[in-house]
Amino acid sequence: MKLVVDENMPYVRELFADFGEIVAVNGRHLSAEQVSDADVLLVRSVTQVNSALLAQNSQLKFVGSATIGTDHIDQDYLASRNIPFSSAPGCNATSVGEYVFNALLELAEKYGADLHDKTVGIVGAGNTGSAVARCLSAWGVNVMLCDPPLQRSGDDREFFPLDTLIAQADVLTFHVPLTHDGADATFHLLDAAKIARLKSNMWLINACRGEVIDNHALLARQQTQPMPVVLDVWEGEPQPLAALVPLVDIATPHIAGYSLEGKALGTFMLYQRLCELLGRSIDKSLADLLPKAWFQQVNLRQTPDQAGLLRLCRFVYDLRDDDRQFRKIHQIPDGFDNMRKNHRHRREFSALALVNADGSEVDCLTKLGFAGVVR
Ligand SMILES: NC(=O)c1ccc[n+]([C@@H]2O[C@H](COP(=O)([O-])OP(=O)(O)OC[C@H]3O[C@@H](n4cnc5c(N)ncnc54)[C@H](O)[C@@H]3O)[C@@H](O)[C@H]2O)c1
Ligand SMILES: O=C(O)[C@H](O)[C@H](O)COP(=O)(O)O
Repeated sequence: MKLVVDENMPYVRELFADFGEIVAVNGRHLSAEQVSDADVLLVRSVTQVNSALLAQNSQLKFVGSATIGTDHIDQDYLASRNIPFSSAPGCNATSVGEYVFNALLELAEKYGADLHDKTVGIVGAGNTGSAVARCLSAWGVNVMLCDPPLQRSGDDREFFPLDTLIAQADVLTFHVPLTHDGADATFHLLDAAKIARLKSNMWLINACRGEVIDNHALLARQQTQPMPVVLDVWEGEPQPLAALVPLVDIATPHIAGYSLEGKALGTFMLYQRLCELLGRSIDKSLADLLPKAWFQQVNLRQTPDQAGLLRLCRFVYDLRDDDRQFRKIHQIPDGFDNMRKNHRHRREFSALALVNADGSEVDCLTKLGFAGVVR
């Protein structure tokens, strides 16, 4: 069996070597010829999987994407050819939640704000949006959710229209899939008209797909009436709108989901699915593959205040490093993809055990996802 796999997929050899020959490829530039004799194709979000890519292949038995997003996959085409497909829903949701939480702490420090005074509007309350909400609620920050499809499905959380979030929230953070059709289409969900209505002191975050926000309209807004903005995703990746980069507060190359845990779980979920499809037993475990973090333990004397929490979060992942590097490389050819390829996978909060001096549990930190008290 031949498995063509994206080269940026951690643990793919450890998990799939028993299945057959593994050929690692650059997912962005994958050609129809390279996949013509693949039995299994494992991709990430940079590979467009469609009739053009698969036209020369008549033996494909499985396509997997180790990502949450699926906008790069023509699922109708795969279904028309009876090729099973799986993605990895939720795999890096915790990573995105922690990225957004870190970003909010950074903005709070920069603008001298207390997050407890802010209401964060979360657009899209699925896996990543809920992970953001969990972090914020653990820290006692008020959230408002907007998710019309979930609201219609009877989800019993309280939801608000996007217009209400725009009018009432202090922060807007986007966590929707990129879709082009139907009443809930998200392409340019935040369009020029809505961008014009955002208050100047509103904070705007996009960690889902670049095309959800009209980047040219956002550029025009930042040039005239700037507001604090965090962008992890960009229209036109891997070439973001160069003029927009200096006008945002935190700029990163689509790495909100790049925790080691999140990326590894994406690969692992595909391993589980392929085992099921082929009737093989699942004899490997993710826990055995993940290394221990170098910073196993931190001793706390007291529950941190916001500044202390920021220091703790930076200890796990210092978002400013990625921001600084991104500003240097985003205009270099292949800079965006190279930074992603060579990204030092950060660990999630759960990799860090906290020990309280008096042995008691720091409840909010435990809820934030830190591993808690180790005795
Ligand atoms: N930056 C990154 O590294 C990164 C990482 C993971 C996921 N993502 C992106 O984030 C997206 C969301 O991920 P998720 O795990 O939360 O997905 P999910 O499917 O669990 O949740 C998405 C939610 O958005 C809602 N939604 C759809 N259309 C909407 C609209 N018009 N308005 C409001 N809500 C709407 C859906 O009902 C759903 O509940 C993914 O599709 C992916 O594109 C980015
Ligand atoms: O949809 C996702 O899961 C994320 O956007 C994912 O982390 C993107 O990373 P990539 O697949 O481009 O490596």
